[in-house]
Amino acid sequence: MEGGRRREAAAAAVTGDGPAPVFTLEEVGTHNSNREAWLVIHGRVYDVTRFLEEHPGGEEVLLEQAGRDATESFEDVGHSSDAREMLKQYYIGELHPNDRKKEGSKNPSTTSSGQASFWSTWLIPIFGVLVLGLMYRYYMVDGKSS
Ligand code: HEM
Repeated sequence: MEGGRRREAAAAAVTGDGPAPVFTLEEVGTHNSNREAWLVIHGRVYDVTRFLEEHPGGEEVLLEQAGRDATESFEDVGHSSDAREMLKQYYIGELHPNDRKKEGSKNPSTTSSGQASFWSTWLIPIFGVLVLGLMYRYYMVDGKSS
């Protein structure tokens, strides 16, 4: 059976004798029940089926994320280094590079939104203050002369 072969491949990856299997997000998505729950954290695929009942945060949150990229939820909770260490036990392979989220500053959309926030946080308020200053001066001078 295909699942059995994959588990062997995953076991080989964990023991270090073979390349890690690569899964697409679509494949991960088919393991989204309490009979088989896989999730993706930082581009790695984890089979958390046997961890569901043991998770200190409850099985519901894991099932909610099953079959998906759970990186954000995992990080939002601020898991301890113990929790990060536990991940290794459930590792079964890598996420396909095409399905990987861009992490870090290489993402061009981050840079452009960074530029947008520079404009809105600094230049627009400075410009506003300048205009207000000029208007103030204009009206004050105008008021005095009449
Ligand atoms: C294989 C992945 C995961 C592992 C190994 C794991 C492990 C743990 C561990 C050991 C704790 C206890 C506190 C700590 O040491 O940080 C914990 C707490 C928690 N986890 Fe996870 N977790 C995983 C995935 C997730 C995901 C995807 C969510 C989604 C929201 C989640 C939500 C929580 C919550 C809400 C708590 C807090 C429980 C509390 O403070 O009462 N966990 N987890």
